[in-house]
Amino acid sequence: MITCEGLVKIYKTDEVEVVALQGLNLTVERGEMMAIIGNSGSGKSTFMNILGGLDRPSAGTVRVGDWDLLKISDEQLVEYKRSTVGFVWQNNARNLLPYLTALENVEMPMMLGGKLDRAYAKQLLEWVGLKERMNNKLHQLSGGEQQRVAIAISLSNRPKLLLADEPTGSVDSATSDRIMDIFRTFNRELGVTIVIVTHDLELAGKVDRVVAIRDGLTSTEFIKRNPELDSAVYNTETVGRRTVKEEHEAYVVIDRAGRLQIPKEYLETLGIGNKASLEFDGEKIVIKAPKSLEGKV
Ligand SMILES: Nc1ncnc2c1ncn2[C@@H]1O[C@H](COP(=O)(O)OP(=O)(O)OP(=O)(O)O)[C@@H](O)[C@H]1O
Repeated sequence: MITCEGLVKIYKTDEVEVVALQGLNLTVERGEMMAIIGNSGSGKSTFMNILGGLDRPSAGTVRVGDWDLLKISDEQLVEYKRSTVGFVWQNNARNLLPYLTALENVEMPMMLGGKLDRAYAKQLLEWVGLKERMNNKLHQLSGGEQQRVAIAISLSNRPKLLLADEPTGSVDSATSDRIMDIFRTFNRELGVTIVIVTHDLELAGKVDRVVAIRDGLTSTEFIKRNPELDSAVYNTETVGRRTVKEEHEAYVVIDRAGRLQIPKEYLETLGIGNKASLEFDGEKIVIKAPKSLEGKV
């Protein structure tokens, strides 16, 4: 569904250039539900904005389905945003129309797209747990319920890719679990590919794969140990919330040129600067401080 190779994004402001993405590589399969984590400033939102067609890449390859987002024209970009991607942002509910019902709010983008499908609109509201409230006006719903209407709207035009940037940023843990379960329902029922940006490692335990971005590059991947196991089953009072570390296996990402990112704390502990000694014993590769430094750290 998504292929990125050597994706670069440079922001130019007056005299300063900021390299937000430094050659990011990432592939997301059709029907996958995955998360992106990373520190503030690591380039997560930049990446999501590029995938969503809100920002243009500077160089590299980025393909979503049949679309090449580096070469796409402005007219095609409008069509791409309308037909291929759906968005869930933290404050999505702000864009809803308060004097319309929940159902009318979900139907509105369908009407604008010329494809009203009431049965599907009702189905979406049922999936987000608002079956009984769909004929209530927006102002009669709580903030959390309004947010769920906004989540239903994100799929109203049947996008193939759903992008969620910190969708659970300002809610309590029970609500964020619920939102993740809604995403899982969408994913299972509609086969929609879902990419979620989050700071919350516990939430990341609810997805199949987590990719960590550091300094505008993918650094580590966590892949679910048992993808058949729906993590929702763990979400009970007795077992509690499981974390990405318990449920996923960690892998370091190696790019096509064979480069990998080694965590800074490992390098500091071993006193490795810009050179290391590399040994291959036929089974494993050992990275050590340069021979001249051995024993000095
Ligand atoms: N429009 C812009 N103009 C200039 N620099 C920008 C712009 N947008 C982002 N940047 C810079 O690009 C880098 C990556 O920012 P980005 O917002 O993608 O990070 P992030 O990982 O989403 O951070 P956060 O978790 O804090 O939202 C940062 O150094 C940021 O200052």
